Amino acid sequence: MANAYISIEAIARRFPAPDGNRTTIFEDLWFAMDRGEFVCVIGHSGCGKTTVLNILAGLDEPTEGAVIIDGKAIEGPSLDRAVIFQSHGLLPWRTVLGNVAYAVASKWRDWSKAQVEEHAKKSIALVGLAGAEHKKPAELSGGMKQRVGIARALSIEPKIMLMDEPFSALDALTRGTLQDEVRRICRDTGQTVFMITHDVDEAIYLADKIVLMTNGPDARIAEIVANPLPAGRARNEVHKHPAYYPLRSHIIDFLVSRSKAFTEELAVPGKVWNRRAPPVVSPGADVAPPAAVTA
Ligand SMILES: Nc1ncnc2c1ncn2[C@@H]1O[C@H](COP(=O)(O)OP(=O)(O)OP(=O)(O)O)[C@@H](O)[C@H]1O
Repeated sequence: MANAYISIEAIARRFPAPDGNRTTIFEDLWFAMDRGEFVCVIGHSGCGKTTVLNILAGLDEPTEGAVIIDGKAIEGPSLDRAVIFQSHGLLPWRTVLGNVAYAVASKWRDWSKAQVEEHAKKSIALVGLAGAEHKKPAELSGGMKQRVGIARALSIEPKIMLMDEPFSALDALTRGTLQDEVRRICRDTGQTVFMITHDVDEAIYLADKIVLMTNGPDARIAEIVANPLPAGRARNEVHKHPAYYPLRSHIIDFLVSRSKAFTEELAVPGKVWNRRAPPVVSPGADVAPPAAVTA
């Protein structure tokens, strides 16, 4: 996958099975991402999404294959890659500022306390938490805690953001606001993002590409959906775009029936499946958008 910023090359992950053999979660998985691309991964529970994310984060190692980032194979975690999980994982005894400053100080070890705090405050302001710097996590709502987690991730100025269902524990209103903020920040800062979600509308709103994974074990990338919606899409315009419903139906149909049927399709004798180049589709791309929602 020449010239890709992130190149997942033939990775496999196998775990010991109770019968003494090994279960293959996935194998020979290939995927490439460009710099600045926002990718969402969708697939049923257990297909291996978090395992792929952990490998990208350097928190887990593939049993086979490699992940190359900017020309170098991953060897463990790096401050170039920030991870945001569903649960924020804040240090409860530290304030908002203390939590973010801790990350800043671990990246820029020679900075003075004043420099660290000034930088941390900028990230806190970016996620709309200016004024809450001295609160402890217990004094914050779930949405505010998740904002602190995002501020902490952004504060180290990562090249890549890895997000595992970052908004799934939030109420719909807070989730929408945070999606808007993450989208704005990622576009402004040119972040490369790999995000796992179970929320089809979230993927449609945020992603440039949506990776559809089949059910595990031996999950594979069934399709890569190139989002046909304009890059400058606005939340309240997305559902008015003529490509929205074809796109949404395609993904839901995959989740409801095709992800399972896929295994049977692949079992058909003579069926050839190129794991290295899964089909790229763009449902609804052929429908002309009305002038009002064109980017
Ligand atoms: N350390 C481990 N040992 C054994 N099996 C594991 C281990 N980690 C993950 N698995 C198995 O690998 C499979 C994929 O897990 P993973 O968490 O990556 O799935 P997922 O697609 O992210 O699921 P979900 O959507 O529920 O978070 C699951 O069957 C899980 O039980």
